[in-house]
Amino acid sequence: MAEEEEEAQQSRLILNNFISPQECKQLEFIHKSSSTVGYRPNVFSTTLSHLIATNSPHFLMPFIPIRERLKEKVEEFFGCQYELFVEFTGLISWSRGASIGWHSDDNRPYLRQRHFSAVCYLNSYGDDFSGGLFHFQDGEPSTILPLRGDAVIYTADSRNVHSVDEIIDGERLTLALWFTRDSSHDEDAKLISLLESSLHGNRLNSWLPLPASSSMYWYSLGQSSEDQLGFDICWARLHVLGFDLLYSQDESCYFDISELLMEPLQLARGNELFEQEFVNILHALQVVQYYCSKAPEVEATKVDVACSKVVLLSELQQKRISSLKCVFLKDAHLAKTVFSRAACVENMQQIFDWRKFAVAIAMWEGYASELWNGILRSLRYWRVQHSIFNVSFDEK
Ligand SMILES: O=C(O)CCC(=O)C(=O)O
Ligand SMILES: [Fe+2]
Repeated sequence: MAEEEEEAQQSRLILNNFISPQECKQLEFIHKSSSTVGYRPNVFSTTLSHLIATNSPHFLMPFIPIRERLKEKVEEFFGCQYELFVEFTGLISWSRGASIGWHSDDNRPYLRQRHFSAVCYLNSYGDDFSGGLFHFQDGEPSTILPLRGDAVIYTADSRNVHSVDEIIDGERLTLALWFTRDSSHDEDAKLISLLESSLHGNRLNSWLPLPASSSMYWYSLGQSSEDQLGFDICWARLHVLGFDLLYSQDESCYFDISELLMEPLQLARGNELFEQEFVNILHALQVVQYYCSKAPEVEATKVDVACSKVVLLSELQQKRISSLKCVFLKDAHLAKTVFSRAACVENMQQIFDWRKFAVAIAMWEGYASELWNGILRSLRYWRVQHSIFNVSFDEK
């Protein structure tokens, strides 16, 4: 084997089925209910600090074991046991038009601390998106087909110049991590301090999400101001799944109409209105994405109580729904092209049942409260160790 090729091979490793299908689904749920516009055009991202800032710190929990396993694997493969810190963890999805040309991951002065990279594929080429193949410029393997559960780890330096082909269709979802030897870039220390202030400030001990500034959710092809044609990401994700939003607050009360997104709302489908109120758009989106991610379990549950929570929309309510839709979904066609290939979309049109949806809400509450208790208990240990790790509470 040529020397260069050997060097390239030791600098990268493909891990098949590194992340279980359940873990992939859980991270997909988190991303689809929390993502903001990303760091480059047509890319959406969910960082751990953003989850904390939007009062969803408990969503860090599913990342912890994966992060830990991945760090151990990177340390073992590159022979640097106990030397590494996680520098960044984030979910990134790439929609139509997104791509990245040849680069190494440490190629900017402010990225020099990145020593190793890990990209985990949470959905699959072919099934969930087209385009988006990963290529290394030199050595083998030269092309990677992103498949759900697989991960690729590589040194972040010029031995691993790589690129991602343009996404043609669908939403390509990854979990990306960078590792460093430099403790001053340890993500854990920053996250622990953010968690402390967020959980300390949360007097109601509530796990209901709080949206960030509306500009963080505004998608437009030009990626700039809110006046441009585009859409609110949360609104669009609900729209492609067939939901409409009804706000009881009169929009004329607002100087800046985007403040409405912080207000309570109800969900509707066709001419039906679900009576339960959600505290804000993120709350509604979380519940809907949870329903999607748990569709098989929810479908299997028996509901024999008649659903009294649904009423018919009045004409006035229908008008209000349409007029707000024009504000937050200025380009509904674009929203469909960006998000409508989600696995759940077709299913939802055929089999939607509000009674099952009500079951999903109860399941979501149980899920969220369990994660919330988990983060409260874990934080005590993380604080002492100055490190985020999987605390096992099994043995009492
Ligand atoms: O998503 C991928 O396959 C790689 C992404 C990448 O190269 C980067 O974000 O630097
Ligand atoms: Fe990269």
